[in-house]
Amino acid sequence: MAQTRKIAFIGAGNMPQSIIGGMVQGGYPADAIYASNPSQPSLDILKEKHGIHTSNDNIEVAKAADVIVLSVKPQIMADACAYLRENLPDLNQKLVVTIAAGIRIEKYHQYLGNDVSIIRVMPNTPSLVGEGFSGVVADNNASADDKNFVLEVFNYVGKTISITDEDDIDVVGAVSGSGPAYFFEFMASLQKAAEAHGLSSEDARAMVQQTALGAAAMAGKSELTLEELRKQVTSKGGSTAKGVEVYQEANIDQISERAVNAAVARNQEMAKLF
Ligand SMILES: NC(=O)C1=CN([C@@H]2O[C@H](COP(=O)(O)OP(=O)(O)OC[C@H]3O[C@@H](n4cnc5c(N)ncnc54)[C@H](OP(=O)(O)O)[C@@H]3O)[C@@H](O)[C@H]2O)C=CC1
Ligand SMILES: O=C(O)[C@@H]1CCC=N1
Repeated sequence: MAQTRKIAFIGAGNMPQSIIGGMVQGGYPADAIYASNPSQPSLDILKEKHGIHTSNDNIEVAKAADVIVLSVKPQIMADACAYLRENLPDLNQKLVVTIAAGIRIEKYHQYLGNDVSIIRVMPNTPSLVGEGFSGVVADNNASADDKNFVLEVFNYVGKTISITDEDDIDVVGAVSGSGPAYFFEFMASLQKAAEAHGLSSEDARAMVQQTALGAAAMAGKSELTLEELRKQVTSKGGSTAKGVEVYQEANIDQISERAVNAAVARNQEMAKLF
């Protein structure tokens, strides 16, 4: 059980919705969680579903909290930070966590002050169902206790890794941060292929998602490499070999490498832009 500190999410979009949902389901006290957002619908969902404190005023929730989680899009991070800095003279007494892609710790020090403690987290949306994956990197102001607290919070919603080289966060973002989208894309394509053979959309989806879940669960429990697990399914002269051949001919390794490179490059670009 993590220490309970009051946590305020600035921005209540898709990613914080997943994190907050997972935290409350995992037992983090709803009364210690705050969220602010300009529009009301996402706040209403959080209040009704999870019973947390909500507000349209970033400063109101930030004042109430010990930990501020910056959860806005990178494009508006500078403005959101400027507003906090102007209105919270004791910002250096709080811990600032950011889940934004790209923007580097150095930039947050420019936006918020060199004496503010910053921890960057790169989470993903399966946090909502307790199956998230997050990478965590801290600046030199944050204490070991601060970093442990953040790791514990994100352990409520899945698995975590501690990172020391900030550059690696861009890779975490490009693989596990964006990864659910890659898997959904692949799963949707398999579903369409099954439907093209006459299966109902319902059956095709159930089949694909249970197969993905089963494969991930097996990989998680096995000592074998992913390649060895793949070979267990691929009987010599059988049907899987024919299917796998199609992916290999399309050079699936190269496709994944290009996808990850493109996402890493965008993270690096956002670091310069915002
Ligand atoms: N989605 C994902 O899978 C992941 C996202 N992230 C990071 O999480 C962050 C949030 O992403 P995501 O939740 O997907 O984005 P969304 O677009 O879903 O949400 C952004 C939210 O920010 C709100 N907002 C806009 N301006 C302000 C402001 N000035 N103060 C407070 N809130 C504001 C918006 O409110 P309104 O709608 O009213 O404008 C909206 O609810 C991003 O920085 C992203 O890089 C990281 C890992 C994974
Ligand atoms: O697309 C994005 O920029 C964010 C970061 C990782 C997942 N979503």
